[in-house]
Amino acid sequence: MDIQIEKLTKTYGPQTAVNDISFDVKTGEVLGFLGPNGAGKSTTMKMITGYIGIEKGDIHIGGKSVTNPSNDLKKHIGYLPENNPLYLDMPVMDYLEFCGSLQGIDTLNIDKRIREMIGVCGLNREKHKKIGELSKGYRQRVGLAQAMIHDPEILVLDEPTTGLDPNQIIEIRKLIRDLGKEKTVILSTHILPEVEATCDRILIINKGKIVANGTPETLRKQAQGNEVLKLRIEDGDADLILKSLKELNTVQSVEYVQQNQNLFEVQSLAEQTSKRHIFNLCVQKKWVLTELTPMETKLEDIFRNLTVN
Ligand SMILES: Nc1ncnc2c1ncn2[C@@H]1O[C@H](COP(=O)(O)OP(=O)(O)OP(=O)(O)O)[C@@H](O)[C@H]1O
Repeated sequence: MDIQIEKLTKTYGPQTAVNDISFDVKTGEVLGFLGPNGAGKSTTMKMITGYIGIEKGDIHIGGKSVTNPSNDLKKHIGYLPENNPLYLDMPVMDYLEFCGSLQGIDTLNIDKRIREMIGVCGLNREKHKKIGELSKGYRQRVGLAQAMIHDPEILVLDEPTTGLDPNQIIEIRKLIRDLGKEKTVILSTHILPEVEATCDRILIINKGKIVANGTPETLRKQAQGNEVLKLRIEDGDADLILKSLKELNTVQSVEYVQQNQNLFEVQSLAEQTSKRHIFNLCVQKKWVLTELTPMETKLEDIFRNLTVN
């Protein structure tokens, strides 16, 4: 089920939390929603899931507007809210049964779905405990299980891996990736490697506005600008190598990374690559090129550039 967000706006008193944003999410896509604290991620997710009303703009899910109550779209959506509200006095199994029945799962299937979710979310050892007795990570797993219990076509997950241990993080990321092959998934996170590991596309929001929208590679390319290469060239005098690299007609600048290690950083001119020229230079001078690494812009740097102001 595709989601289309059109000119969505939400204000709280004088503050505009979400400011005229538009984007699409397609079936079979995992969209990573990034942004600093207070950027408007949770507010957007709450509007998509119908948890809060829309003030301006519209959201279409499978072509139908969420503003029309007769469309009854909530059954297609699984939602893990940011603070993962749970009934602490209920045992895990009872809670999942309750959530399943609220979602309209029939009694024949409910036990099967609960067993599946207990397995998928690693809750087997804790399934008879009251939720209030569970550790933070296990509560998060219960929140994920309730979001998925009715096998929804759309999953909206607000910081799904918060509080999970490293093993479970890897399992949940894999699960999200697998689910994302068939479903529509939107997840918010502050963990940037998580976005790279899980998401097909990244949306960065800052102060209620979208400031970036694309695959990690596209965002890198946009931020990267000129080619930057890290080189180690051995069997030659460092100063002579530096001078010769500077003379290449594709090179804009050359700096030492570590002079005594013959390590250099070469920046090429716009739209140019220097790899072949560097290789040929080394052959001609009988120097040995032992390292040539393209330097990629880190997602952290892209995020900081777009959101620090
Ligand atoms: N119920 C509310 N009443 C007043 N202001 C609110 C309310 N909910 C959110 N806000 C404000 O709207 C802005 C966006 O909040 P939101 O929770 O959407 O941000 P977020 O991107 O999810 O942040 P975080 O990463 O910290 O969870 C914030 O400045 C917040 O204080």
